[in-house]
Amino acid sequence: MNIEPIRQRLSRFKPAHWAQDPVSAGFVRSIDCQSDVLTIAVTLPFADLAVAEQLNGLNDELCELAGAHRVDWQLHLDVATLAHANDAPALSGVRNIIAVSSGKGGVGKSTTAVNLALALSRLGGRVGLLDADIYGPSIPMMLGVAGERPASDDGKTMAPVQAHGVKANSIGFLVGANDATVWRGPMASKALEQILRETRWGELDYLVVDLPPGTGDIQLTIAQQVPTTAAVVVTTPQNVALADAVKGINMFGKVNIPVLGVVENMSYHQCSQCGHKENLFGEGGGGHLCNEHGVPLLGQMPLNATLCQQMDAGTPVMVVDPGSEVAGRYLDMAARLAASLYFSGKKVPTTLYTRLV
Ligand SMILES: Nc1ncnc2c1ncn2[C@@H]1O[C@H](COP(=O)(O)OP(=O)(O)OP(=O)(O)O)[C@@H](O)[C@H]1O
Repeated sequence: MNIEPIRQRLSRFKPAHWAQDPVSAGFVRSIDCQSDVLTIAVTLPFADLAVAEQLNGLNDELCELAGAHRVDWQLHLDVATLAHANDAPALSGVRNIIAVSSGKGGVGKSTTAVNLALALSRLGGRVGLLDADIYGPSIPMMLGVAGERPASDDGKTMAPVQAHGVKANSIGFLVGANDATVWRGPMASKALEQILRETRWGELDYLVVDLPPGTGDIQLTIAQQVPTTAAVVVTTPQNVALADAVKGINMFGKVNIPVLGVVENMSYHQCSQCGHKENLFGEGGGGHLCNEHGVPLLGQMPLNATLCQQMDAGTPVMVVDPGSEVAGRYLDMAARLAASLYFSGKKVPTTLYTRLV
């Protein structure tokens, strides 16, 4: 069979958030047609299994080109390891680390970190979530596992807590909620180093790290001691928050950690009764900030009472309502994040890189 027309059609397939089509990017492993079945094997180097739906949209056309009756997509993930941005030693088995930060407190950084981690997992990634927010470790509560503790059978390492398919560890599991907030910088970074390196993360494609809010020494130290691949900055649209988000972008710039994008949270309010949208905190702030500083706007999340209630109850929207519009926005954001991490990063051999300890 002449596979050239199939290759050509696939090379015109390019989801908006991909920088390349699957053929030129080398994602198409094989094309074969036997007994009227066109089999196409695709291996993606980033979490984006939602693309299956778009690929299925090509089926009729591809069947016609191949003279086949159906297409059998064999879609696999083998997430690439991208070089991390600092000299911190790699974590065994962990391919990529994404730091989630905010210049200001209370803008929804942890909410974003939790839902992005869950969305990356839903897109096929093996995901871990490290709560490094010493000022308010809220991830155990948000994941509904506040009563659990990481188990340690050897007294040296900890097994992370499993929640909704994600492996989590948090400063909040190990110390009382109010104890860590009074730590000075060196104590906080020592505790973090321990929790980062003594957790048995196993094989992870992405470890999402929820940093403490702010842009001071503690945040800078933590960002440097974690072998970070790239960062995301969360903000709300008010000018005061945006000004602090700029400080966040600059902080990562200082230590050469690429900022993959900005998430504008509580971007607008949508009335649950009539659907009317209102920009309570002004419009376009996140977009302007991104244009000015040359970073992508990863996504905008509405101010949504249900989202807040779900997080407070430990039942994140990505788990209890994965088909909702809000969950769809997190999935979009996660897909964009994973793709841009891959297309903008320097690929390094996974076997060499993540086996160093
Ligand atoms: N888009 C949203 N709509 C409604 N409520 C939200 C939204 N995002 C976050 N919240 C709520 O706002 C509160 C603060 O969110 P969160 O803890 O994620 O912020 P944070 O920036 O991590 O805070 P901190 O500075 O304490 O670490 C939580 O109660 C959360 O449920």
